[in-house]
Formats: sequence, structure tokens, C-alpha cells
Amino acid sequence: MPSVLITGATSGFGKAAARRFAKAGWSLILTGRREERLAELESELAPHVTVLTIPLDVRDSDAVSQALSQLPDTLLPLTCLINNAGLALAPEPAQKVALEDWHTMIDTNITGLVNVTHAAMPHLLATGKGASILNLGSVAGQWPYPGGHVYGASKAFVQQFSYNLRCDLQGTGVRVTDLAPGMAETEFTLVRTKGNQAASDALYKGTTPLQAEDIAEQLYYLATLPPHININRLEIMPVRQAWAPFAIDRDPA
Ligand SMILES: NC(=O)C1=CN([C@@H]2O[C@H](COP(=O)(O)OP(=O)(O)OC[C@H]3O[C@@H](n4cnc5c(N)ncnc54)[C@H](OP(=O)(O)O)[C@@H]3O)[C@@H](O)[C@H]2O)C=CC1
Ligand SMILES: O=CCS(=O)(=O)O
Repeated sequence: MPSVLITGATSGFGKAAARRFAKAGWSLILTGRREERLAELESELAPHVTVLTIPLDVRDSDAVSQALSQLPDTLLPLTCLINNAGLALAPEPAQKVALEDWHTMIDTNITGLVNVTHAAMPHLLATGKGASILNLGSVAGQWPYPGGHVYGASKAFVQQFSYNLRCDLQGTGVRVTDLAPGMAETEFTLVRTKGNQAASDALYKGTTPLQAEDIAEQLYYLATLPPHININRLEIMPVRQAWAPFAIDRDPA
């Protein structure tokens, strides 16, 4: 059976993707920092498919490279890497944000993603034709909005890194996609607001956001496309989300 490595499998898109790939019989390598959540997911899925859980902070390059250099043969060849671990912090304007929050987003969404990509690359190259790297970008990487500051910039990095990887991997058979969702109801806003459940609920109230399972379905679709097809970027919004007009600063009347 093919195997998939999913970062950030303890919640949201990553957890839903683990379930979606398991449903199709794929072997799973699941990572995240919260060990108890990894254990719960392993208990749920291991009766059906091969599961390896690795408690891992993607920001720790040594831990990432050590863990991925020791994958058991039973989980190789690696067919798909889903670079999903990530977060937004500090929805307030840039001029009010603590520098530490910017660093955390850069360290996770950029450095963490390149750490995992670098460590997984030899496995993906060994697989070659049909292998995929699926990077979780965001609409925020393309479209600016107030409070997007470093989060949006980190996802713009994901887009351009994905495109540049495609250039270098041409001829290897390894595909790369920047999957860019819009508003999706996960723990994302709870994390962004540092645990404000009411703010998270209010954001999703009265509309129809994407669900984690919608994104998991797209990830599975991308990973199982015929091997001669590469979707470079796939941007998905809920029907009830669209763009806002330009904001104009005006003199007082
Ligand atoms: N929800 C949305 O509206 C959208 C989300 N995205 C992106 O999708 C991805 C998944 O987000 P989503 O599922 O919504 O959010 P969740 O908060 O539900 O899940 C985020 C996952 O990332 C993991 N994670 C965070 N930091 C680290 C770290 N340092 N090391 C390892 N794992 C980490 C968390 O695991 P743990 O805490 O256990 O380590 C968790 O499993 C992110 O990259 C996000 O930016 C993109 C577009 C829209
Ligand atoms: O990446 C997350 C979606 S949004 O909050 O930027 O719209």
C-alpha cells in the first residue's frame, strides 16, 4: 500500500486527511506535538491500516531529520508528503503584534515546512513517478487583508517555494501542489485568538465555511491523480466567501 506522511495530524485538515487516506487503505505516518491526540488517532486507525505516529515539532530541524531518516521499511516507499502543520497568530494590526508571534509563524509555516520537505525529499525521490508534495498554503498567500501581515506572507512563501520546487524536481516524477483554502472551520481560529472560543464561534456563525473533510477530499484527489498530471495551485473558498472592495482612507467630512 502507498504511504503518506502528514504533519499536523492532531487536528483539522491533518486529522481529516489521516482518516481519508486510511479509508483508501494507505499507510500513515502521522506527526504533531500533542502526543495524546496522536495516540487517540492511532487507536482509531491502526485496526484498519499501518500507522506510525511521531511526536514532532516541525520547528526542530534536528528532530525532524532524525525521525524521517529512521522510517521503517514497512512504510516505504513514501508516496505523499502533506506539509500541513501551521498556524496563524495575532489577528490584530501589524503595529500591535508581539514580535514573538511573528517569529512563531515564520518558524512554523516557513522553517518547519522546509525542515520537513528537506528531510522527506530522499524518500520522495526514491519513489519518483506518482509521488507528491502537497503544501498547505492559503488564500491569505495571494490576497491581502487587515491582520494578515506575517501569516499571509508566510503562505506566499509556501506558494513560491512550491513553484520553485517544481522547477528543480522536473524530471524526477515528484509533483508539487500549493493547496490554498479559504475559510475553514477547524481549531485554526481558536489558535489564532489564543483560545478565544467565542471569537472562533462568531467567525463561523451564520455562514457556511469549508470543513476539514472538504480539504481532506482535495488532498486525496491530488495525491491520486494520474502521475502525468501536476496541479500547481488549487485555491478553494466556500461559496459564501469572496473578496472585499479596496479600503480607501478619506478626509473627515
Ligand atoms: N482553517 C483555515 O481556515 C485554513 C487553514 N490553512 C492552513 O492549513 C493548515 C492546517 O490548519 P487547520 O487544520 O485549519 O488548523 P488546526 O489548528 O486545526 O491544525 C493545525 C495543526 O498544525 C499542527 N502544528 C502547529 N504547530 C506545529 C508545530 N510547531 N509542529 C508540529 N505541528 C504543529 C497542530 O498540531 P499540534 O498542536 O499537536 O502540534 C495541528 O495538528 C495550516 O497550515 C493552516 O495555515 C489554510 C487555509 C485556511
Ligand atoms: O488561511 C486561513 C484562511 S484566512 O483566515 O486567511 O481566510
